[in-house]
Amino acid sequence: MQWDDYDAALFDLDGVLTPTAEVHMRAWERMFTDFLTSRGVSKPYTQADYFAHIDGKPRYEGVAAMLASRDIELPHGSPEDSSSEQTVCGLGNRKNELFTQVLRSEGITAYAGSLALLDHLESRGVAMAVVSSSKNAPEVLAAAGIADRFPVVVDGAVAAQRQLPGKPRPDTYTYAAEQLGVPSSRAVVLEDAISGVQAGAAGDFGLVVGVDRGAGAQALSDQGAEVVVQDLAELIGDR
Ligand SMILES: O=P(O)(O)OC[C@H]1O[C@@H](O)[C@H](O)[C@@H](O)[C@@H]1O
Repeated sequence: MQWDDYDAALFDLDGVLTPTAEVHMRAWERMFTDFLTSRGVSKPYTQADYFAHIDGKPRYEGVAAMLASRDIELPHGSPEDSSSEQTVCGLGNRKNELFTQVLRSEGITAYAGSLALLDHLESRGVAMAVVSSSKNAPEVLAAAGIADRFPVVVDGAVAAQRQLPGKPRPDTYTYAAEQLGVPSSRAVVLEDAISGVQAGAAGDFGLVVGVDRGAGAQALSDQGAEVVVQDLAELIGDR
């Protein structure tokens, strides 16, 4: 990988820097399995549902896409809804309780290969930002001990506050490049989710890297990843 061609790296968080995509996946599975069972829906929730409908999207957009896949209509509700409410927001909030329980009890360690790439880019003076749909991103970064490596973090809360549309739209990535003062064409997007690769491909970024943590190398390149790796350490190069 020739980093000479780029001035910034824009990292997705869950599944790219930390193995938290797994934690999200497990929390979604528990919530949706209980919900679909309680409604007597015959087609159960599977991991394929996560990758197709939820992965990488903002919380309530993931819920809405998953419900649509089963032709279930619920009121949207509001983010203040309790986690027992049968609304899009209520279901999302239930999943979030499960996610934060696991994060707080088990903690999280960043991928070793990702830390190695961060060290490499830091030594080269490449600017770095985190671009995550998750409102939990600051807590995950702190738990992994890597918060101070990123001067710019565009998370779900920043996107909501600035009214930036979430992934698969490119706006959160574009905003992060702007905040770093780097033209998009000199920035690399690194993503493990189909919706995130689509976001990178929809902008005019210098390069979109897919990180295959389960979405599938072919699917990631079909959606616009120009390079696909299994581990970020593969991107450490001389130049
Ligand atoms: O509910 P949160 O933590 O705000 O984040 C929503 C999404 O954040 C993304 O980063 C994850 O890839 C998704 O799996 C998750 O559903």
